[in-house]
Amino acid sequence: MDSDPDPDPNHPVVDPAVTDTAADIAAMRIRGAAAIADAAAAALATQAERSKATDPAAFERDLRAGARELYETRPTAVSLPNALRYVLRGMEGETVAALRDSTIERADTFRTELEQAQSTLGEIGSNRLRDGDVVMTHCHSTDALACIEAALESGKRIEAIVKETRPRKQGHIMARQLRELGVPVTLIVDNAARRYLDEADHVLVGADSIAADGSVINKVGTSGLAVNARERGVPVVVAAQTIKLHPDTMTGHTVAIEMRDEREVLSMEERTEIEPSGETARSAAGDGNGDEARRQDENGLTVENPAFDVTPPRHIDAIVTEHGQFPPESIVTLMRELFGETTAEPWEERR
Ligand SMILES: O=C(COP(=O)(O)O)[C@H](O)[C@H](O)COP(=O)(O)O
Repeated sequence: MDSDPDPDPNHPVVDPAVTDTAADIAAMRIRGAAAIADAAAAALATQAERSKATDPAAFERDLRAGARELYETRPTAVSLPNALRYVLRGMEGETVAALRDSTIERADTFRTELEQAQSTLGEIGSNRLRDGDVVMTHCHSTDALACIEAALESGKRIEAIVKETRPRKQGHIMARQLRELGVPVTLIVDNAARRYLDEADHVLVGADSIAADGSVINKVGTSGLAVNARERGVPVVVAAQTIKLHPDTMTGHTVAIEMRDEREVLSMEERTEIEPSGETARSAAGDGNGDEARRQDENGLTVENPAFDVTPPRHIDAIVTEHGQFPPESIVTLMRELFGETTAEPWEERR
């Protein structure tokens, strides 16, 4: 049997646990902006713990490579690069042991603060909810749930109208977790939202990214819901820890919207029913915008499956963070305070 070739000493080694976490995020076995950030920080801690690097430069190279692998999984939730940036910035020391300890400690701090931020945010958000209020939700958001949970803990009765959230039905996860809290839930299909807004006192959603102008990027369907809610006079509240603030947007960058596989919307079988003579199914996933698939399929059947959309600040009443609640237009001030003006990717920095 051939023996393994000597590993290239300049080639970074990514721990299989990091690769597994990256695969779980890409396949949405780990999903939701807060959970993704938490899992990414935990993966970097594991990478630090298990790295076999014998010199500091190799250790840093391994960590950066792991971070890059995690970063490339899903493009929209900024909590992911924010988490990676935070952990890598805490990687300090002149020896492998010191680098290892500081990275693990930084990842632990990040995870603890993430949990703390969510509970503080929940307290703040719960103050908006009154006894007997009905909340309409979209997708599954742990930040939104934290507000409801804190309201329940303070003795308020809350009911929920939960949008199913096609195509992946994250509304079912929301409904299950609300029921675990004892909240009466009415589950509706997405198309029924406008009708049921008459019975809602608040729309309460989470966020994957918040841009400097106060736009909220969240599960596709949020923007339509917000427009309808505004028309009906139902306040729209976004529950989002500051890890969801997108610092790059301060310098005019826009947030990439993930385009997912068409089979989440239409099975191969359904495609054939629509177009029996048809082209083979094409996937818009992977290239970030699906342009290639669109062009190739110009005369055939195209399925678009954006995972997120952008709600402009004028349709949002408040963004609730662990630092208080803000009108969306003023969120840039908080963003500057927390992130400064620099947004370089940590794995591009040379120390
Ligand atoms: O849009 C989604 C999840 O989308 P997906 O299911 O595609 O990951 C959630 O509303 C935000 O991530 C906020 O979640 P949380 O408040 O838990 O961070």
